[in-house]
Amino acid sequence: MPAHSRPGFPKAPPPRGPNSPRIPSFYRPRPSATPPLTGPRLRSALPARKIVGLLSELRPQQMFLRAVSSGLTSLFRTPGLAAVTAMSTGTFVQLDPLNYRDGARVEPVDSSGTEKAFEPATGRVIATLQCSGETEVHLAVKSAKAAFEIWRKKSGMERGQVLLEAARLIKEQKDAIATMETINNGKSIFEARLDIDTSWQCLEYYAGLAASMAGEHVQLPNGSFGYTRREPLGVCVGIGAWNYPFQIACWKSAPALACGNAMIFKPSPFTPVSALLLAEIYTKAGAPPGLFNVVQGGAATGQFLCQHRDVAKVSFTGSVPTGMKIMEMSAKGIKPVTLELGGKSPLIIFSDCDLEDAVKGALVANFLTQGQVCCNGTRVFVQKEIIDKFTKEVVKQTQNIRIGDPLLEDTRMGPLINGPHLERVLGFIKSAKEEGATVLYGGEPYEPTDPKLKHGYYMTPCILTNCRDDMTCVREEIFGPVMSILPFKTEAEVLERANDTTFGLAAGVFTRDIQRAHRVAADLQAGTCYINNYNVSPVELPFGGYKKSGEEVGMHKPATVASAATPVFLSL
Ligand SMILES: NC(=O)c1ccc[n+]([C@@H]2O[C@H](COP(=O)([O-])OP(=O)(O)OC[C@H]3O[C@@H](n4cnc5c(N)ncnc54)[C@H](O)[C@@H]3O)[C@@H](O)[C@H]2O)c1
Ligand SMILES: O=CCc1c[nH]cn1
Repeated sequence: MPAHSRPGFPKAPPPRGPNSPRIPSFYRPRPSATPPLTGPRLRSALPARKIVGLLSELRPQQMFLRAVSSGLTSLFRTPGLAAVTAMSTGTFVQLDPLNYRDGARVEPVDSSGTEKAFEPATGRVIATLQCSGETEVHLAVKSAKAAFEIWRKKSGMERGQVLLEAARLIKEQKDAIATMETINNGKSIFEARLDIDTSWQCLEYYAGLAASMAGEHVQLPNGSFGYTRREPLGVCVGIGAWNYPFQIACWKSAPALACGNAMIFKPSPFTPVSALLLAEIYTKAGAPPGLFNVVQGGAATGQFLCQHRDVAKVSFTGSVPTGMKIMEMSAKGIKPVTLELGGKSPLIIFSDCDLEDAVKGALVANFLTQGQVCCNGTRVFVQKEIIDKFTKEVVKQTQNIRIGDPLLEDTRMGPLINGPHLERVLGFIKSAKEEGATVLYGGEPYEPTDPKLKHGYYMTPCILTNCRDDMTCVREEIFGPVMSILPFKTEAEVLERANDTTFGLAAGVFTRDIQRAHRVAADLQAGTCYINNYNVSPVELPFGGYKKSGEEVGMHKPATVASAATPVFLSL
């Protein structure tokens, strides 16, 4: 009987089978008496017992939130974060230190400059962060090394218990964390809540794996035997992008911690706030102080981290140009690196599709998080027979997407991350027009009627037609709400065009022909291929890329998500 179905067994993550596809590469398979064996074999076992008693060791949380609009200063504590959920757009200011070291928020001891973080909905500054200098980075590494010495000696089961408790705390504080994410990132609260769900699911998943990661026993001649051990690497660095701040921090830390490593996480300077909530949660869940440290800053801080001699691995999410620099720095230190980079993914819509679903799929593939999603399917190839019908419907639905205050329940599109990025996206639309594309809808700056949103970074979602494969808007990652529609005739033709890119993060196919769906998915050079859906990222599946979209260990493990559900619908 599987452990989780035993009577009286606490609610636990689902068991994972052997050769689970997301076995993280935060482990060093270490040969003992025999040469290393390849191909990890994991048995499923669940660290499902809840930790009772860890809560008594909690440090008091300190989070100062000032309600600017009312002129009042209030002090709230993070447990429950009740005050945050009650906040409205235009009221939040972060006054607490934004670094986290040895289990507490700290100001960095040295700084390489300051950065301002904004509330994209209003254009207000919500935090000014000190970019950590070399000494602060060194202190963070030192603290993480000390925590690693404690953590690496724990059993997988013990590590899983801490992760499970952290997952429970995230779930408990979901609305508050989502509110914070919306305030700092601009994505709608509707989406932010989905992100927080995938975040705690990620921790639960790795909690489930932690106890079952084991080496191998190898029988040798004449009664001899050898065995391999799986050992953590040490202090790992996570560097994140701004589009999924909390989720990325979880995606990076959960596998690292499950395997026995410590992590120093550097969020994007645009979204410094929510990683601190995760740090506090890990501490509260029983992680030793220093196990998950946060340092703030931009490129310089990132470089100090990557170049530190005591950092064993770098896991990076961000753009291709930065990914190249990270790989170069890591190569110099002979450090393993995981790169999760950008994309320009194709979405292929065959004439036999369920048109209603395909339209929803195209919306979700292009306009989630204001189009600022790495795996978005922005090259929408539509078979000629249905292109007019599809285009008409997709425009109609796009017009219905509610843009505005991201904290309102019925908003589906908030602002872009900041002013320069909005200008960059509008620049792509301008050059698309110059190159001969037609703007069928949107692509303009947008000013919501609410006066407090006047200085926010809003634009209308954009649909381009008359596009050619060689146009800039079709070749380059725009990272904004811009869909390019491209006609095609045959399967062979569209496959060739879809794969004609330097990226390879994701792809999608809409068709009722099941054989074609899997044939096309297999031939698409993409880390993930969605069938009759888009932008669902189950934690059980790998999330990697072909070509410049980045890769884990130099081999392809493409995932196909054949979804039985209909795509999330963005228009109301
Ligand atoms: N594949 C994925 O899973 C995934 C997920 C989210 C975002 N992305 C990609 O991220 C990009 C957008 O994010 P971004 O604008 O934050 O990317 P970015 O490359 O500008 O920055 C990413 C992070 O790297 C840091 N950084 C910048 N220069 C550095 C340097 N020289 N050394 C060390 N660190 C440095 C930044 O401060 C930030 O924390 C898009 O291309 C998007 O597709 C990919
Ligand atoms: O930007 C991409 C990160 C992602 C994709 N799906 C969920 N998160």
